[in-house]
Amino acid sequence: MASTLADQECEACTSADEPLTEDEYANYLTELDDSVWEVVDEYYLEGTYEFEDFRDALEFTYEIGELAEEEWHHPDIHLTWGKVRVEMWTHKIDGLHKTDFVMAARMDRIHEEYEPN
Ligand SMILES: C[C@H](O)[C@H](O)[C@H]1CNC2=NC(N)=NC(=O)C2=N1
Repeated sequence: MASTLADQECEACTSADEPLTEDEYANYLTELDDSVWEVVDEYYLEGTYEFEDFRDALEFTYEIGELAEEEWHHPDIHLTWGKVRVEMWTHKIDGLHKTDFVMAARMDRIHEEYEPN
């Protein structure tokens, strides 16, 4: 079975890459938590995660920030009480790349640690 997105490496994106079209990213989108993620204007991924309180949202923010540094692929992150909104796209190509979906899948996996038992 093909490995899931979250198990795949982030491909180095170059400015030569073309942004993914809706047909090209449709399958990747099915691997993301559909209660969290949507594609906006076929341009960027927007995800909203909910938490018990501010402290959990803050710790999640730090974890995904560390992920971004490790993968050198950075989201916009908006932190509020009990909620974190993430916007993910590839600046170099001004659109969506497979790497954006790998990152989103990794964030879903991190969020599993915060889901109430
Ligand atoms: C200057 C730096 O190498 C670039 O901004 C890197 C780092 N993080 C990045 N993050 C995102 N989301 N897209 C990029 O194209 C990107 N490129």
